[in-house]
Amino acid sequence: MSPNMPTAPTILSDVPGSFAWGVFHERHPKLVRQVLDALPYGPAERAAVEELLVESTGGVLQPLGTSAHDHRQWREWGADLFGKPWDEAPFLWAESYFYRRLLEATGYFRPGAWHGIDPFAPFKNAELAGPAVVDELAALDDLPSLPAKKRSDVLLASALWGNRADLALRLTGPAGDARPALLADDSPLLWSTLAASGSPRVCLLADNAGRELLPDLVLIDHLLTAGQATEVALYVKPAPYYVSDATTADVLATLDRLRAEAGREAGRIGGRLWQAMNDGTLAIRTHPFLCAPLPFSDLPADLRAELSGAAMTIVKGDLNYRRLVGDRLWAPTSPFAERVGHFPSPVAALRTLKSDVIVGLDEPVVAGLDATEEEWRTSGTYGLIQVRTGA
Ligand SMILES: O=P(O)(O)OC[C@@]1(O)O[C@H](CO)[C@@H](O)[C@@H]1O
Repeated sequence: MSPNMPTAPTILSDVPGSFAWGVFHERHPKLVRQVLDALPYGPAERAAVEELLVESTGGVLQPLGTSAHDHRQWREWGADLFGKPWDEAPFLWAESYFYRRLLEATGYFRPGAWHGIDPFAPFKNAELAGPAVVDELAALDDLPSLPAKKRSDVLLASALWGNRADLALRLTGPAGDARPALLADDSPLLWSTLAASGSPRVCLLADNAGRELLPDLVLIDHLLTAGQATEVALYVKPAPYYVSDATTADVLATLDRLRAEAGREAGRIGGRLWQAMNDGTLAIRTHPFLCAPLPFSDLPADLRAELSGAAMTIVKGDLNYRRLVGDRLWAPTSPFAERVGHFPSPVAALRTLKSDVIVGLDEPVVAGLDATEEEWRTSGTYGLIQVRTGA
């Protein structure tokens, strides 16, 4: 960050009772129990997972072993941090490292029986096979009868509220499917920017699999078929992350789920997406930086170059928002466009609020929310669509 950039305190997880503290001390213990219940890991994996929980809730940060393929990369990312208590590291850094270490503990990257086994797959699979998805697929039958503008708005809203379907949030947060109330809605700017662009290439940085990825894919199909995008790049995580984050395997499972609805709109959408992947108008992409513990202001040159050609990059979800604006306690009225000035393309954040970070709100909105008893920043009840145009 340039020395002249305004800044704000980095969020740590060292304050008992804070949201970040609760992630380590309440959410992670529940997650660990669920992971160990969902797959029949052996004694070595179980012990390593339990040790990680103890280390991350009261111990010091231990580096990855030298046999880990990315240990040098993490040594670099955590040069000043290893050997310090977990709660002295930035929350974003420590939480990201927790997920990397969970994969280490379960043997995801090691040669052996658990190599490549997603520890969160049982939860993701259950969601994709569940009744809510059945209803959501059936609802797609109404899409063709909607006027084009209405269809665009409905599908954008679905992609936004799909972000509530977050398996991590459900570990401690409220259940329920009510649509979030929008605290900021720059969607007209999103549509006008795409319309003004000659042959728009759109990038979408995905967040969760299942009930979030499904509406994301339906939105992508709509952008392509309505000519609002001529090409889409869908960025997914290179490895399981933050419980439900989407990987390529999750995209394929979701495509299968759509295509299984033969003779219905869902099936047709799945077929068009498949064809779009075949002819290259839809590309699934990934990059190691998507699982890095760093803000997007530190994008590596190759990823920055890929995104810089986009007419719009749609950034989904809470974690991506934290990385986009910086995981700091900004003034909530701090302008969104300033916070994301570093991003290499026009950018649209679609996010339900599930952590303390927030920027770009109007003062009366903040005052109104602060006057309530609600945990409005973290409850997942509120959403936003914030856009910055111009690169
Ligand atoms: O990125 P997502 O799926 O919208 O949310 C991720 C999340 O559940 O994980 C973090 C806490 O564990 C928070 O950033 C947020 O609450």
